[in-house]
Amino acid sequence: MENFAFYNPVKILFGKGQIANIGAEIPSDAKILITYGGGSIKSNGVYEQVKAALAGRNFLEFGGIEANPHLETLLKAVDLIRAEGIDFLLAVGGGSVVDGTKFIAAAVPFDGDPWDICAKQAPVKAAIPFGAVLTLPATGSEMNTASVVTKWETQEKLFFASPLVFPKFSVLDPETTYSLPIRQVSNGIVDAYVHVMEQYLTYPANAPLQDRMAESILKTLIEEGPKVLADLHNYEARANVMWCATMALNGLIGVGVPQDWATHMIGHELTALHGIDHAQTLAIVLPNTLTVRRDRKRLKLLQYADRVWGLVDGTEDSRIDQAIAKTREFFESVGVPTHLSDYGVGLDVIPKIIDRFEKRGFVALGENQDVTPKVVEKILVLCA
Ligand SMILES: NC(=O)c1ccc[n+]([C@@H]2O[C@H](COP(=O)([O-])OP(=O)(O)OC[C@H]3O[C@@H](n4cnc5c(N)ncnc54)[C@H](O)[C@@H]3O)[C@@H](O)[C@H]2O)c1
Repeated sequence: MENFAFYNPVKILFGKGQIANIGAEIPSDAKILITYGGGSIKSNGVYEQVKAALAGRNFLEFGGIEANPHLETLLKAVDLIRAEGIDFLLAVGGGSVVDGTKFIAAAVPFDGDPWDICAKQAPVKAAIPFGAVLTLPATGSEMNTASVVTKWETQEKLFFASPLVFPKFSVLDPETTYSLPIRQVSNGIVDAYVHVMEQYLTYPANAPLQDRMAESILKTLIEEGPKVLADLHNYEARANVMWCATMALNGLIGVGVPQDWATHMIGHELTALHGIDHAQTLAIVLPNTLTVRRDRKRLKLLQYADRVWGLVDGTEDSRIDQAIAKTREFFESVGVPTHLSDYGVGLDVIPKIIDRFEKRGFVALGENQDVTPKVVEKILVLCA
């Protein structure tokens, strides 16, 4: 196992009715800005619960944060916060609202062009404190330091991470997810699954505990995901998927082990260029990342085949083939298509992505830093 430091201070309030308890988590004299997205919180009762929990408190609202939050919108919130002297943010929504709020929190005290936080990885030295009420289990953003922001003007989707943007608390009430469109439920299952794979499906690092935690999350998603889709008001299944998504990317399973993330980096370009949902891009790319990099990932692919899919018969190569096929089938079975053609995108996207990577000076991705632009090309050709 590699050395590591693990720190995660996010307080989780899990379960039905927990929104009522947020008042106690926010300083009583805070001037609060509630941030949210397209307005689903106003039709599913979440907004009313938040307002009731903050009764008598000093708060303003900022709505309209898009899926794949746009820099241009977030900067409007930054102006509002500076003008109004806001000192606490409350993100109410999915990963995009939470990510966007993290960016806003870091941008308000930032000296210079806030886009540099993502584009130049400029250090974040301060951030406004914030909490989250999560309405879409998928990203893990509610319990991690990462944020992904899209600059609409240039169609760039870039990330930053800082311990200063850990939420102070996050509410995970599975009932808030009942109103999700099925596509987003499916996306959430796949997103959480691929987050685990990015941290697990690399090479052995003598970290059996992390491996077994990762395998447990994968198996739980395989069992519970379809239950949610079969009965959209199955509270227990919703709760299990929600907790899986948080545990998939709160840092715990990734400590002391190599991590990949090539699938995510390629996927971000597909979203930026073609607007394909984040999880859909992962479903397209991951099976092919595993295929192209099967030699470097061989030992973990065999472990994954055995422990997650129960594949123990046949040659090593056939078990690996089957494990990759099972992964693809699982994504398809929960309703997320796995080919670029399913989204009307052709292979002409490949040179654009390679060109972007090269212009950004990226040399190689992946746990061995050997996913060069040439390897990315091989992966994308298989995505057709
Ligand atoms: N910070 C991280 O660690 C991390 C990890 C993975 C992905 N991301 C990023 O997160 C973003 C995706 O977030 P997401 O998958 O949570 O989706 P999202 O937040 O973009 O939401 C998707 C859609 O669902 C709607 N929605 C959300 N909750 C709802 C509810 N309860 N009822 C009805 N509609 C609802 C939203 O309004 C939106 O239209 C992407 O930009 C992705 O790159 C971040």
